[in-house]
Amino acid sequence: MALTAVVRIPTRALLRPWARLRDSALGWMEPVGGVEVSTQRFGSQRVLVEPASAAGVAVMTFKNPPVNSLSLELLTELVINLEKLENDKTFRGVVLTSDCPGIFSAGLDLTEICGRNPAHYAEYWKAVQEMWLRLYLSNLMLVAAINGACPAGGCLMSLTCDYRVMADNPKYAIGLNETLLGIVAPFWFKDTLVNTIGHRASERALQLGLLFPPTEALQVGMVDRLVPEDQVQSTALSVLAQWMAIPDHARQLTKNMMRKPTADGLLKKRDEDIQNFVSFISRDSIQKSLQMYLAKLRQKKG
Ligand SMILES: CCCCCCCC/C=C\C/C=C/C(=O)SCCNC(=O)CCNC(=O)[C@H](O)C(C)(C)COP(=O)(O)OP(=O)(O)OC[C@H]1O[C@@H](n2cnc3c(N)ncnc32)[C@H](O)[C@@H]1OP(=O)(O)O
Repeated sequence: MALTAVVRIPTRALLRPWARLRDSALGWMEPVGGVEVSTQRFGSQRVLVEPASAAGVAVMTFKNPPVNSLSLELLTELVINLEKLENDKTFRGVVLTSDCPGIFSAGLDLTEICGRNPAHYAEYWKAVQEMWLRLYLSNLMLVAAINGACPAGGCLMSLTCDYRVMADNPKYAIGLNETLLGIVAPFWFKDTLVNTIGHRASERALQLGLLFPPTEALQVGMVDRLVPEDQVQSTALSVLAQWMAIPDHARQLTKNMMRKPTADGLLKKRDEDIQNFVSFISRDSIQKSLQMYLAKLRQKKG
């Protein structure tokens, strides 16, 4: 159902975005003359985008059951919806979360990198790169509301955000566990982790393919805050409200200064990275490892 209501917020708040928080804290919510803010819900089959009650904020929910694996379709829809939000200048912050109970995202869709042909691997890897580049360099404030398991590519996606709130449930774990599958986290996955938790902790985590339960993830700095499961999204929204108090231009330039050198590492050699991925993933030994891992996942139920 599309909501087409339009809320007006005062132009002064748009010119001084950090004033919005203060104004709304003072109880200012009356629609007055100014710039139109669309409250239209949009999205696609696997990605739902809903404006939050706070002006300038949207919640992007992934709904690719059963485990929100990052299929080619989900990656494509994610990038399209992110671009829509970025082009609509009324949005300043986005919460990323999941509609799959107990799972934020199971990471890359193993059926996309197992038993396919080189052209498919290349197309898929380009989409993975695109997702990372768009999220990592987004001008929007991104907060991950991690409401479930968050391995590998799911962890990478959350690491592109500016802040991570995770459900404090010991059943859930987060980390780059690629080595457990017999594969290697690419250098830009590694760089994203190093930028978040530092070199030594990353080296250990990557070599061992560690999946951290919430308390350990908080200790190592992989997530920023733990809250009860039913408060993950509301906490993410209140974190965004605090970040919104910072003038956009200063925050965006700072984010870019911190992240661009890392992103440039991939931007300078995207094609080479695709070729490396295709030749690595096409190896018989790697395909065997992936098949065994998938079979184990599937057997778990039987
Ligand atoms: C020399 C250098 C060259 C560089 C080359 C670079 C190469 C690097 C390549 C890639 C990097 C890879 C990144 C990744 O993200 S790989 C994916 C890693 N993901 C995981 O390990 C998670 C696997 N899944 C789980 O652990 C669990 O499913 C869970 C904890 C997420 C959820 O558990 P549960 O609720 O118990 O669900 P099930 O396990 O029963 O799963 C349900 C259903 O979903 C299927 N499934 C699970 N995960 C995936 C997945 N990632 N892709 C596809 N399908 C998945 C699972 O098989 C079940 O299917 P069903 O039996 O048919 O119902």
